[in-house]
Amino acid sequence: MEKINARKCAYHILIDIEENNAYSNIAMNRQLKGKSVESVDRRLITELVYGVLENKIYLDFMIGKLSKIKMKKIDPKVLNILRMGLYQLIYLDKIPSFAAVNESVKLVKKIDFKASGFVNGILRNFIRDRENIKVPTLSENQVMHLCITYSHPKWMVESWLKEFGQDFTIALLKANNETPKLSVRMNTLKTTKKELVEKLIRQGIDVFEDTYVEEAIHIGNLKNIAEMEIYKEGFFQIQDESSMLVAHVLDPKPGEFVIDVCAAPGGKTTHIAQLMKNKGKILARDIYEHKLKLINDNAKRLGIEIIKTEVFNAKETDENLYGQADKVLVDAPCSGLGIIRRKPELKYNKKPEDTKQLAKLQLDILNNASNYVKKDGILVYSTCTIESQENIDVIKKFINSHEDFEIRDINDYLPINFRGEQKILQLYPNIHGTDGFFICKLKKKA
Ligand SMILES: C[S@@+](CC[C@H](N)C(=O)[O-])C[C@H]1O[C@@H](n2cnc3c(N)ncnc32)[C@H](O)[C@@H]1O
Repeated sequence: MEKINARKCAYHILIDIEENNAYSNIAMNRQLKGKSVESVDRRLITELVYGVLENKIYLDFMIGKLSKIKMKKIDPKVLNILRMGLYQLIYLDKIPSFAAVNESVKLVKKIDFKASGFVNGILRNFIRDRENIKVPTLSENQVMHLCITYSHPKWMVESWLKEFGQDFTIALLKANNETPKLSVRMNTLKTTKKELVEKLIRQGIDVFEDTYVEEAIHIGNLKNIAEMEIYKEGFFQIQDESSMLVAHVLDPKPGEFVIDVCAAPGGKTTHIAQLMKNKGKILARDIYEHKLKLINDNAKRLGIEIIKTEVFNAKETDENLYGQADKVLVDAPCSGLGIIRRKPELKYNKKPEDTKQLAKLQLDILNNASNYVKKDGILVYSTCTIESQENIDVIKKFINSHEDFEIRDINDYLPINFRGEQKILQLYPNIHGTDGFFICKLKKKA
C-alpha cells in the first residue's frame, strides 16, 4: 500500500477549499479518491482539515500577532501550512511540538522553499511567546472577542447578537465548532434495523442507536463508508438525522404523486420513496443536470423504481403540473448556516447579502411549487439554515399572498423531544444538538 503523506493531503484539501470555494466533504473525497488511506492517516487528515477550518480566524489572529509580514501579503499556500502547524501546536496534544514544527517546515520546503525560514520562525516564536498573545476580552470588545475566540466572521456574530442576544450567540458559536454525529438512514426496502446494525458491527463500524428518528443509526468511525459493500448494495443512505424529519412531515403514502422541486442529491427523495414503499410516482427535479445523476445513482443503489428525474429551474413555473400533486416538497437552496458543524467553510464563503437574495429565490420557488399541489394536498418547505429571513419570513410572505394555503401543526410528525408550542419546527445546534433546520407544513384548502 502506497503510504500517503497526511499533512500534504490535508494541505491540498485546504487549498482546494480556499481557492476553488469547494465544499470540505467534496474536496476531501476528490483528494482521497482512489488512494488507499490507512485509518490513522484519514483521522489526521480529517482533524487537520476540519480543525483548521473551525479555528481559522483564531489561528490567523495568532499568526498576525507573530508575523512581521502583513497577513494579506502572506502567500495563501504558506499561510495554510502555518495554520496547520499552529493547529497542531495548540490543539493536538499527541503531536510533540518539535514534530509539528519540523513537519511544517518539511512541507513548506516542497511547496515554496524560500518560505521555510519564515514558517520555522513563526512556529518557534509561538512556542516561546504563546502566553503573551492576548485575545480582546468580552468586556474590552464583545464582537471581536467572539469572532476570534470562536472563529466566526464579524457580520455573522453581529447579526446573531442582534437577533438572539449574547448568551444564545455564545452557545451557538460553541456548538457550531463541535463535531456532529455521523448518521445513516437504513433502507427499509431492503433491511431491518437489527440486520443493518449487525452488518455494520461485523464490518468494524462503531454503532450507536441513540437516535430520535426510527430509521436513523449513528456511526462513529472514519472508514470511508461509501466504499463499503453494504453501502454499494443499498442497505443504507448517508443522511443527517434532522434532514430525515422532512419526509416524515411530508408523510407520503404508497400510490401518491409527489413532486420534489429541489431534489439533488436525493437524500429526501429516496427517503420519501422508502416511506411510499416504492409504490406511486415521484418527480424529482433540480436545476443542475449533473446532480440528477446523483439522485438516479442513489435510487438505483437503494432499489427504488418510482423516481423520475428532470432538469427544471424551480424559479419557472410548469403549467402542465398545476393541481396534480398530492404532495410537494421545497427543500430550498439556502445559506446553510445550520450546518456549519459539518461544513465549517460556510463561515468564510457566505456573505451578509446572500440571505436577502436567497430569501427572494426561496419565495419564488415556493410560489411556483404551490401551483402543483392538489386541493387538500400538502406543501412542505424546509431549509438547513437558522436565518429567520430564509425561514419564517418566507412563510409569512407566502401565506400573506396565498389565502388558499394554511400552516398545519407538524408536532404529531416529530419525535417527542422536538415537539413544541409552535406549528413549525426550527432546530438549533446549541439547543437540540442537531443541525440547524427549519420545516413548515402547508395545506391547500379544499
Ligand atoms: C438543499 S439542496 C437539496 C437537497 C436535497 N433535497 C436532498 O435532500 O438531498 C437544494 C438543491 O436545490 C438546487 N437548486 C438551486 N437552485 C435551484 C433552482 N432554481 N431550481 C431547482 N433547483 C435548484 C440545488 O442544485 C440543490 O441541489
